[in-house]
Amino acid sequence: MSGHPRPDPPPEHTPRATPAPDRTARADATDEPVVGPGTCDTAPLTDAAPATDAAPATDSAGASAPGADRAPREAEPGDRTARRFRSPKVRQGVVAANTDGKTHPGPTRRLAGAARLAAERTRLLRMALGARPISLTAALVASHTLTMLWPTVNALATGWLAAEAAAVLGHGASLASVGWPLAVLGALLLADEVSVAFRDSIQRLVAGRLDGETLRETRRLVLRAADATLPLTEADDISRASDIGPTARRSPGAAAVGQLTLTFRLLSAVVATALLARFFPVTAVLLLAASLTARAVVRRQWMGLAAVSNAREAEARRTRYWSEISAGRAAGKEVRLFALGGFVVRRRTREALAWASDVWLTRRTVLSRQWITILLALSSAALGMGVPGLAALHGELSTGELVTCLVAVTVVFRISSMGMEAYDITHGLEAVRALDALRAAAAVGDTAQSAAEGKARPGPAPADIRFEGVRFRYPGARQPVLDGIDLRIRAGETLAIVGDSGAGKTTLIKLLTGLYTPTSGRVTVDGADLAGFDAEAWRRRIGVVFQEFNRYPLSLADNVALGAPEHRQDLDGVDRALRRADAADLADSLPAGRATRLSSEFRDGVDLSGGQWQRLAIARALFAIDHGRDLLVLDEPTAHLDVTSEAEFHDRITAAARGTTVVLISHRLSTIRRADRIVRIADGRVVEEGGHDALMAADGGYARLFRLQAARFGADRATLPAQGRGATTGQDRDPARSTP
Ligand SMILES: Nc1ncnc2c1ncn2[C@@H]1O[C@H](COP(=O)(O)OP(=O)(O)OP(=O)(O)O)[C@@H](O)[C@H]1O
Repeated sequence: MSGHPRPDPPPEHTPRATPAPDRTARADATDEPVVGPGTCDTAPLTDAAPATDAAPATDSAGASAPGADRAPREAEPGDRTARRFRSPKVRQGVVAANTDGKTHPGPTRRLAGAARLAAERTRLLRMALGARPISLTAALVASHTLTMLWPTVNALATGWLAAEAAAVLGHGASLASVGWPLAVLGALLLADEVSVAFRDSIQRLVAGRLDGETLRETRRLVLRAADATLPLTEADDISRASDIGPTARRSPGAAAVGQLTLTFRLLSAVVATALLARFFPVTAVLLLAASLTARAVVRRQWMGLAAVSNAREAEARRTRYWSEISAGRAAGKEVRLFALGGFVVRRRTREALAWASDVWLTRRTVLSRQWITILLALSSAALGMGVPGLAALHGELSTGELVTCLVAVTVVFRISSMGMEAYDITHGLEAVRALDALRAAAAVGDTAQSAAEGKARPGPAPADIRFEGVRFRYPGARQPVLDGIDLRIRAGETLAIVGDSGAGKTTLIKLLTGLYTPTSGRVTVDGADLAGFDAEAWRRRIGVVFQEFNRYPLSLADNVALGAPEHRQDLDGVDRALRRADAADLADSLPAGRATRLSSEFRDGVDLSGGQWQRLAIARALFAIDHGRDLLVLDEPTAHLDVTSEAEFHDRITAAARGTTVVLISHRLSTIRRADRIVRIADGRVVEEGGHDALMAADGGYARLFRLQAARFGADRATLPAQGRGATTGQDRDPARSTP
């Protein structure tokens, strides 16, 4: 009667087949001391943390920093959890909590909630019935139909057998008369076994297909979003919509097939009720109503647990993050060398406990209320068994009819238990809803996009780009990073951007490449607003080397060719780009040449040094330029290169990028001094602009910085202003470019 409460899985992925919900968190709880709010160091971890996750500022060692004693977070482990558990109000509220944290919804909200649930359930059903190929779905429906009718046919056959057996025993009828009902029962048993065996495999197939579709769409939405800030603000939804598949707990596919299973279970109970109603109509209806009520109570209790767990997605995500830091290869180096093991484990424990404390609390509350379901079960049993039993005692029911009724009662009764499908539905729906949220967020971008479709595609020639009063503020940040940038980037010029660390140079590049959209002001390309451009068409015009460039676990050739993936087969082009990026030797030195896989995670793979990776990233950008990109963006392109290579870099890139617009960011001013124009940004604005010589002569911030670097690194005195006039600058090539 009490259903099959399945404990909720921990934030880590656990195989669905063997859920071991609290083990991880509980192990942590014993391995590590529970940390109360007084020692909390829950500072935001990554830029992916949603704005609502604001947490007390702390020092890196984990001790509370000033301000750490501000209002505590919603549910810290330790004494706060204990307080919550002691409060009866909260104990009730937790079970009734919705995912949005509201407790005790009013009647209107309840109605709206029920309508939404019904709509979602119908949608799941449609998903299951719409899965392809149709033969698979048809087989699944056939199997469920058999399962639906089976209990009632079984009740009739069992009653028949009982009647024949009674005739044999009571009236000395021939033993052969039980042969037919036994044969029918045997056939039923066989059909059920075969159907169950096939149904399991078919269900897995259908669920797998539906999950695959959800994952594909999630990835497509995340990558397609015109504005790269989307993943930052939707981090939890992405996490929910991606927590899918055989080793994860949220499976829209399992939810859809679960809904199909549940529908047929309900139909099965209705059919059995109809059979019982032939003998006892009122009892049949009452029994069905009591069983459904019991199911609703059990479901509500245990699903509250799922809601609480879902509401703690941020903690679950951060727990995974800390697990990755402690066990992942990349992070492992620093963790070991700085002896951060204890710290990382404590942080992980804290996040896991923040997730788990509410879940544990809810589970205990649910368990303490099982008396309700026990009471309902006893009443249903008394009704279902008592009424036919009494009728048989009074001779109103034959033996066969009594057996038929009792078997029918157990079938109706069984619907009161909450099958595993209820968990599949609830958890899978979290992913479905998260995907909906991502779709809605992407649709906002699409509306702006489609409004401009057709009229705002970038032209074929190098473009004239302007920043017009551009302001940009990161979501959740108080101050704008860029606060009124006015800047022109002329077609074909090399523009260098300099500024202090954190001045907003990379942010400016992200606005230029359309990864972010300005908070106000606009970026124009040949006079047209970039915000109205087809984002993909614009990005196909750009070759870029970011500070944090990607290191793909693919072959060396692919790592270069991904600069223009539509030309992946152009291996001569790959070789050319490698040569120009001074990486041709690298290809020769690798075991399988340019086919070598660049990842030590693979048996046949190798890893490269930071400088070698950077040359590849440069080659990737050069490959992109060779295939039609006419805006080259280089954000700290020489950060990993040695001094000699850095000196060569500019010559190579200038030669390779002739006719291309180049935007170059570098802290090493020797790299950028030969740019056509240099702009310095500070306080969110352009504060200096001009050629190297002009800026040195102006003796402003750029000149001071340049002299400082020259003195510091023993730069050639001849590069200082008096001698520098001979250098090839933008002014030399085109005097008109000396000022914007
Ligand atoms: N995703 C983000 N969310 C919130 N703030 C951000 C994000 N990325 C950058 N910032 C903030 O924006 C400011 C500018 O960052 P940006 O990376 O543009 O600076 P930068 O000039 O390129 O710095 P550096 O020279 O050190 O690379 C910084 O104060 C940074 O903290």
